Amino acid sequence: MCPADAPAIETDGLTKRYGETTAVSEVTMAVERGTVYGFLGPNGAGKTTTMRMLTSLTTPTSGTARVAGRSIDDRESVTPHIGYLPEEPPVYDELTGREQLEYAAGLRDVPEAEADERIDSLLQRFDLLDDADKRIEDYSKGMRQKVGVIQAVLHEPAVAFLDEPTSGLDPRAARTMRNTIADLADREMTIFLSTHILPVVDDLADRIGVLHDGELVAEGDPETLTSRVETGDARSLEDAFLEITREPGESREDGLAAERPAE
Ligand SMILES: Nc1ncnc2c1ncn2[C@@H]1O[C@H](COP(=O)(O)OP(=O)(O)OP(=O)(O)O)[C@@H](O)[C@H]1O
Repeated sequence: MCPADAPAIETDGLTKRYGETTAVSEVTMAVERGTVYGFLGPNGAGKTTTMRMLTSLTTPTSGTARVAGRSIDDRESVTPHIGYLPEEPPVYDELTGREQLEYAAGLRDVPEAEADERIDSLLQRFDLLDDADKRIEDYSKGMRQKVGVIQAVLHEPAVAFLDEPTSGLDPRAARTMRNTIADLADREMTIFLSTHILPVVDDLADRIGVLHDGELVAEGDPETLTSRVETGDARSLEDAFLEITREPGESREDGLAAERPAE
């Protein structure tokens, strides 16, 4: 668990460069415990790179970060306290859903009886119990996604990093996912939620950070961010996002280039 007074996530000047490309530039942020932090940004903004640094999967070029009170440089110390759902859920096709989850619980030292109970309860919640003993190679994209999410939170980490958790889910499953995220946050888990589906963030996030070209260009609660834009009656998080991440020369209305080159 986190030391009592430490934020769940704190970064200072976190930077990652790949050759000439600066994927993440001087990101400084703090995420309070038990909150949902919506992490937004256009394609290529640096969200995945940031999450890979915070989960100790890649090392920063410069800057520091602590997650659950531990330095991300100390992979062994930080890993037990975090869960990560990357864009492609890391699952083994040859295992059944249940075997995959038992394997994940074993890696995280969850006692067997406790693991079995949690696995059953989460499989049931995500309507996957009837398919739990089929091999993952026969699962749909949404079913794989459900297994990926369950394994990210099964060991009840202090901080869960979820990259597009509703990807591939049907509307009912997407709602279950939203309710599950809210329940986990109620139980003091911190959720770092990256998604392009803005209503999900609007619905769940206590605070939002917007990354653009690797820089954290805006932060605030959904209401504050939304009220930053003056676009008449129809103010929404989407309006705010488009405004904050607007490139020079883009029109306000649709995010498309205002002046197109002659055909
Ligand atoms: N391993 C890598 N080697 C070189 N460049 C990389 C690497 N990983 C990411 N980048 C570059 O870093 C930048 C940020 O990429 P990143 O995947 O973090 O963005 P993202 O915000 O997650 O995008 P998306 O919303 O499309 O998933 C991009 O310019 C990308 O090309």
